[in-house]
Amino acid sequence: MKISKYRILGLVGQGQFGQVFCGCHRKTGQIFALKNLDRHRFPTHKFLRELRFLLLLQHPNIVTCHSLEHTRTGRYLVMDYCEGGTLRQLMEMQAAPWVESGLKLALDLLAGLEHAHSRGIVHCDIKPENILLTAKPGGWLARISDFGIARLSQELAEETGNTGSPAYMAPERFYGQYSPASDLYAVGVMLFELLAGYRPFSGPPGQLMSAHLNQPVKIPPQVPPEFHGCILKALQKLPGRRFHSASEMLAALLEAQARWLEGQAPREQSEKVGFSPIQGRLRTEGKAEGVRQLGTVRSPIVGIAIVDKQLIWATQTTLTRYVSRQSFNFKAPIQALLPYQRGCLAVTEQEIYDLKLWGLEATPQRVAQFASPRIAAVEPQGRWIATATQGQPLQGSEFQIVPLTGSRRRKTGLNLSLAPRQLLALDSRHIAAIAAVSPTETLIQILTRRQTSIGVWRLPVSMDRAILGNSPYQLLAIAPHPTLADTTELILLDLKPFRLRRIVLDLAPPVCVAVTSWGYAVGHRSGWIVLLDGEGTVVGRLDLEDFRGLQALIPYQTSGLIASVFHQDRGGLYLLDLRQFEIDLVF
Ligand SMILES: Nc1ncnc2c1ncn2[C@@H]1O[C@H](COP(=O)(O)OP(=O)(O)OP(=O)(O)O)[C@@H](O)[C@H]1O
Repeated sequence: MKISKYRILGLVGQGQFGQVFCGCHRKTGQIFALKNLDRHRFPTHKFLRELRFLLLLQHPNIVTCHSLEHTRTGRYLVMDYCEGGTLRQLMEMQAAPWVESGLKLALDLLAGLEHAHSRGIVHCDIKPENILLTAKPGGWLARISDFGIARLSQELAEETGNTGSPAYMAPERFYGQYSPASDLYAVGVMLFELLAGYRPFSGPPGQLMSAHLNQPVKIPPQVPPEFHGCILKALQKLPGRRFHSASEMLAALLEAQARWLEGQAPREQSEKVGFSPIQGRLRTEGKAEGVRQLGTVRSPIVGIAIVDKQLIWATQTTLTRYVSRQSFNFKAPIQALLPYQRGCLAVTEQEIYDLKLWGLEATPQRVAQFASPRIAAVEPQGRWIATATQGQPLQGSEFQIVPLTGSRRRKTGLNLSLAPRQLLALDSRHIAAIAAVSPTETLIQILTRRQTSIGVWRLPVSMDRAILGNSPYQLLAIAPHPTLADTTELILLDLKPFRLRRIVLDLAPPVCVAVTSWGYAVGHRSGWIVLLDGEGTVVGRLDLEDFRGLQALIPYQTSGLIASVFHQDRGGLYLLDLRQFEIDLVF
């Protein structure tokens, strides 16, 4: 049998009926979901019959199925890949009800259902696990997945007596009946859950069945009254009393949304961005104790690094070591400090210096020099640097690997069609080149150490500044929010498998980020520090008087952060111990 057309980037999930992989088309570099359905449970004839239905459904709010792929390792359905994961995962990240964005997703869902129902196809298993998310500027597009598969599994369930997901099942489904109205009931349960933060009925399956059949729905006060009518109509026990179609429910929901929006102006910022009350309660939590001390640095610190347990910092053109206070002046401004496992590089527009042996030698060692301005990234062990010429995105760029160890011979560069804004070395063999196509679109090209391109991904998000995340093949990018002023969006992008998360913070750009062993610390010049775990969930906020004028943050051991602060012409470096909530002035 032939080799697969897709290079597997990783396992994304395991459903009841098989595994789902993220795969990249070997020729085009486009990303797809490959769903491997168990051959015994889904014999090929049934599978092909369902494929007919799946191929019929072409709508922006439905996960499109492209083909069936037979390889040595199995039989896969090739589908659109949804990089945002499932609605369930999004709901779990959201600490509080999020009316506006939740509603948009419900409206997407109804548009997709209208398309399917009008073609006589009922989903039968609408639930947040089956709603997938695709990124679009400023938010998500909800897409229904598992059409056809849900129908097939329904048939299997009837054979085995094991029915779907009782929390979202309409009363008639418990008697084996279903119609488009059963899908609308499930949307009603989800709408309730999106707005209330929990489901209308809970408990073990038997209890759930009895609740769906007999228990009246009680809507809590946090659900805006404009939506009560829609929810109650969708959750009617008798299918005939519910909305007659998805489009009727969509129209009712749009009308309720318009009434709700009218009563909203001016809205609270926390409501606007879907923030939790904890995030909205500003400036009272975790106020660190400590005497306000002023540092002695006279110009802003642009970078901090720890090399061989030695703290080093860069002000405009000067590099200083903490212990010896030894300084070195460059001819041009320092653009970045690039740490690697046992050392660090200092990058100016046309030169790169290695700081590893600085201390034994009087000056840092120059390791590369270029004829024109370049951006650079260093391999994690410091074996090579990846560089690209700087320029306007459309001017293109020359990409080149410069070896730092062994033979120093450079290969002729590779021409890239877009000039990257940034390069990041992902591991000892791969580099991500990040280019801005437009203010809301980013291109990520994956290149190898051998100077070949292995894939190009276009994302509808802005990635102003990207850094390597705290797990392998993870990038964290920082950008202003495309629609909300005074708001910063963090994009957490996993490359293997491909997964995008967006975290909206009520901090005006610019912010600085430290990648720690436990997650991320995001700092703002107002003195705020927001702590996130590795998944991007906010776990704490600190308001630090001493950090007014915060400019850069780096991690220090497991629970410390070193911050550079520049305020009213005086700057300093501070050490913040997150366990003790103590701040020390370092310099
Ligand atoms: N098209 C897709 N794009 C991206 N991720 C997907 C896609 N389809 C599925 N996944 C991921 O794979 C996981 C498993 O999906 P799958 O549809 O097999 O099972 P499920 O919907 O979670 O459960 P069930 O088997 O009960 O339907 C999902 O949770 C989702 O994270």
